[in-house]
Amino acid sequence: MKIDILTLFPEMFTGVLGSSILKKAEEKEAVSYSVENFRRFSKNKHHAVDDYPYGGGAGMVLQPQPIFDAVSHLTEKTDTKPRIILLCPQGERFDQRKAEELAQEKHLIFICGHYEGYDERIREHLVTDEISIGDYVLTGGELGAMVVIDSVVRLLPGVLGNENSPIHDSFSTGLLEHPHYTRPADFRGMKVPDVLLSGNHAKIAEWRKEQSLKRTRERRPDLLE
Ligand SMILES: C[S@@+](CC[C@H](N)C(=O)[O-])C[C@H]1O[C@@H](n2cnc3c(N)ncnc32)[C@H](O)[C@@H]1O
Repeated sequence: MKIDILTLFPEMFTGVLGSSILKKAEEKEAVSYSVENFRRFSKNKHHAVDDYPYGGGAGMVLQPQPIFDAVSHLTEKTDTKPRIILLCPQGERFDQRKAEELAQEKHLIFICGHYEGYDERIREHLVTDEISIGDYVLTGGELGAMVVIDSVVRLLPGVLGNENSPIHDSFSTGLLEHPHYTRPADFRGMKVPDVLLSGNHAKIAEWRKEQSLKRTRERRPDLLE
């Protein structure tokens, strides 16, 4: 998978893309990242990318020209049809189903906004998806893009390895995952459930399924509906 990120703050991505699973995924050639400052596509002599809103009001609005040209630059040499994703609080609420859907794609382009928002023509004529990471307002789309990229890349084949397969994770099964325990079996009087020490794999699987259902019922009954 190829992931292109358009942002005014490329340095924000250095730590996240260069660490942990996202870094390993690139080393395994499951993904390649490019982070581009779309200011470099501005045709304005001061390299401005924003302007005052027509009709007045607070805040600056990102202009269409630098973003349209940056996307053309990313797509002109490829024959893949990328998903062009705009991060915005008014978009479709992101979830595991959407991560699974995006993980099937070959090429994703993320557009990170800032300031008051985007010129509406970007939404209407350029993007294929508008994604919100939740009902709150962030300063910019960068953190949203990182959240989406992390959840998509860990689903790519070979990235997590078999024993860490994401198929058992919360939401992938439609339920929350069961509780986990590790050594010691008795920590300051707090004991690991006997069944997990029993060695009886059928019983362990049954216990995990029950716990998973119980957790989901208690914490996220909406998932059972
Ligand atoms: C300050 S916000 C603009 C909010 C806009 N004025 C509104 O009310 O819808 C600036 C940028 O942050 C990003 N952003 C803010 N909240 C977000 C969210 N919940 N999910 C994804 N991106 C978000 C978007 O890229 C947005 O253009």
